[in-house]
Amino acid sequence: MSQEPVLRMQNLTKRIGNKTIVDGVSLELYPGEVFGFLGPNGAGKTTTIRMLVGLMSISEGEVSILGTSLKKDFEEAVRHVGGIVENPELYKFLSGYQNLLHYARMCDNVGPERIDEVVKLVGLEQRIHDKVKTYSLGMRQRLGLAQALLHSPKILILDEPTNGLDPSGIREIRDHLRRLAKEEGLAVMVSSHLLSEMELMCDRIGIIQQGKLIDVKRVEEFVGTSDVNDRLTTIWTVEPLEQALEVIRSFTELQPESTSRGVEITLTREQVPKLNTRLVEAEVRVYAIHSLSKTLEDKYLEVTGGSHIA
Ligand SMILES: Nc1ncnc2c1ncn2[C@@H]1O[C@H](COP(=O)(O)OP(=O)(O)OP(=O)(O)O)[C@@H](O)[C@H]1O
Repeated sequence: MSQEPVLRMQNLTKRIGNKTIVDGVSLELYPGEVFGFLGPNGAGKTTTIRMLVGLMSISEGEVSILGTSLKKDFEEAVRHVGGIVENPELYKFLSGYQNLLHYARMCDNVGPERIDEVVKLVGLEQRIHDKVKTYSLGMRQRLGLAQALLHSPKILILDEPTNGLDPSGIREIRDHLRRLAKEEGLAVMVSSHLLSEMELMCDRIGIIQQGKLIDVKRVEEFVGTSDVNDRLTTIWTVEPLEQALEVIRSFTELQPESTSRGVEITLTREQVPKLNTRLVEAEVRVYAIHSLSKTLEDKYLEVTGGSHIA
């Protein structure tokens, strides 16, 4: 990437007693990207994030935010960071707006216009004057997000932002985070162990295990197959079925499996159009061919050697 990173970690390390909890993590985050920090329980995600937002001291290494070292000029560096690390502290008997007003007083130069702006950014216009106790968990998370955005940070760091949300709440947060990155140019870092979530939300993913960052890739590199010799699981919607199975058996030694979704067969990429031609020549009607790419979960288990996901 050609842009300057918003956040740079170099050899970030945390030791507590004789235990190394975060072990030499180096990583850069760029404007406009959603970065997923993925790892099993106890891998060191929260500890890393706590160091990044200044809730915990750094044992070794450097963190700089927009070029300012967190160690050397903490105030200036964290000015650009918005974070939700624990559950957002909200006053439930006040309205969403009153909560934001309260936090705005603690920031420099945050006036009513900025409050209106962040309310819009998280889509809470309709309910902002209702009491927080009437909000769904998803709306509370969005209010927490609005609070974290008040001082116009350049980077948002969120620890497990979708934890405890139902599918529609997860979707709301995901859509808002993606919009903040794409439209407002924020760098967004989220930690999670919800793999399917990360796949939909993030541009890049870093896997952390036992305190070490063991892999960083773009999501499509994690899930995609590109080599013609890569094997794909393909699902064929074909009629008539018996005739199709006969053609497939004569084409490959691997046994096709007839499932409710269609005929499932593992092929190399190159074989897919060839089999299609054979089927069409045999006057089998081919309605659809789907390929099931490896899920992020498969890849994750491959990379971590089968470490369990929470
Ligand atoms: N203050 C502390 N003192 C001693 N050990 C700690 C402390 N804080 C965290 N740890 C240990 O460090 C390891 C990493 O914890 P951390 O909370 O960063 O993991 P995590 O990746 O966020 O896990 P989870 O998904 O469970 O939240 C764990 O083994 C934890 O027990």
